[in-house]
Amino acid sequence: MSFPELSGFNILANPTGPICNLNCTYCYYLEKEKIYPGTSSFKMTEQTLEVFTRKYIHEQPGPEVTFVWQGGEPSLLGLEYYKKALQFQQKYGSGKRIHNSFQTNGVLLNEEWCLFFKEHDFLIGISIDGPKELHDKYRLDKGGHGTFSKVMAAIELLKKHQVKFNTLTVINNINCDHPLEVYRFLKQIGSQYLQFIPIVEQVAEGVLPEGVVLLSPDYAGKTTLAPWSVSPLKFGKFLVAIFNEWVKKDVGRYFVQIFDATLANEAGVSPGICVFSERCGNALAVEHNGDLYSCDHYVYPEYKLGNIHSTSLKKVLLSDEQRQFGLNKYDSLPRQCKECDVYSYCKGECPKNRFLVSRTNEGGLNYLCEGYKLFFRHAKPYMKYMNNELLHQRSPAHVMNLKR
Ligand SMILES: C[S@@+](CC[C@H](N)C(=O)[O-])C[C@H]1O[C@@H](n2cnc3c(N)ncnc32)[C@H](O)[C@@H]1O
Ligand code: SF4
Ligand code: SF4
Ligand code: SF4
Repeated sequence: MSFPELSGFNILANPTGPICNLNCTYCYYLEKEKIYPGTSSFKMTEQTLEVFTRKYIHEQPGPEVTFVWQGGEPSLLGLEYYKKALQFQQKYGSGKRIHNSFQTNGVLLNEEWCLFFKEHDFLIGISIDGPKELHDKYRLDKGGHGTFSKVMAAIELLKKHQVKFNTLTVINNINCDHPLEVYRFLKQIGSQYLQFIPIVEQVAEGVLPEGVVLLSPDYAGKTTLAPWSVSPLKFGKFLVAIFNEWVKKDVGRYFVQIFDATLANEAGVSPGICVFSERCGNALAVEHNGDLYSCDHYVYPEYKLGNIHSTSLKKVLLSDEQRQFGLNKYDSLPRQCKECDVYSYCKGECPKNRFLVSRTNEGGLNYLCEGYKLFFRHAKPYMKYMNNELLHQRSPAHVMNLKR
């Protein structure tokens, strides 16, 4: 859920802005507070929530609308807030099918939340970075204490109430060395839908005047990698190790987002995730005050497109600026990517991570290139096999019988 899914257009809502009850070392969102100096409340008001709900539903071209609640920590607003959100969804529903996804650190979830999620069929994304020693490395509370036991309690509650959930695991400089430990742990705690998100963050050399540390992808000054970023090769090896276990034992039982996206790209259908699509730009982010940004990973002043109170969403999505943002995903690729043997899977991944110089001496090569090349080349024959099974109306799970 960290990367927007693609269908019609999506808006990822940050109704608490960057406010959170935790202080994860690697978090890219916490410092967004500095974009709004002097703000005393980062809570999206009911008035803004209502305008957002109305426009998001009415302007959606298709019959389905998905609300994705993120932040910051969305549970900080309390249950009543989401009861109100559902009332607005009902009021403006216009016969459309409405879904809700909720991305959380889990710490505040209790019986009441879970009953609510179950009743209203929410899909929960829960952040967990592996077993205790790995999770507690970076996912800390404000006092610097690990949050593992609280997250595990939340997962137990979600299971008890049969709430649908997936896990979101960021791959950093530490847990990247423990692929099977992480994978087996996630399976063991009952996660069937797994997402692995690489951490790639650039830091200014020296703190910028506004006190900002994490950089806009366009920053032209000197940068260094944040120490918690994953190395490209280690990320590739991490994926290969998990893939090898999955392709022998787990196809059809566990769903790993990047594996599914790769198979979809092999089959020539939508990968369902922006980073592995040719174009992007149809997933905006809305902040607490209604400000709209090009994407959740581009909440920087230079990517602000307008405010929900004063513009239509279509106008923003069709603006030259946003259309160009989406087209750039392909257009700004170096030749090395356009001619790459695994381009059809990788698509140059996210533009935010493209800050290397390519073999052809052009800028814009993805920092993770080496890792993706390793993984996609390794997965390719299996993907071809699975796709062939699908084409013949057989189960891709037959790949598990292949002699290796
Ligand atoms: C910003 S959090 C907001 C929702 C909620 N507080 C949570 O932690 O799930 C959304 C997701 O982004 C991930 N994340 C945080 N910092 C990141 C970074 N620098 N790079 C990639 N993902 C990151 C988190 O681990 C989490 O899974
Ligand atoms: S819980 Fe989520 S928003 Fe809060 S600090 Fe951690 S990653 Fe960031
Ligand atoms: S910039 Fe594009 S590819 Fe990257 S996260 Fe945003 S929408 Fe997805
Ligand atoms: S693997 Fe590397 S060269 Fe190939 S498309 Fe991805 S980033 Fe570009």
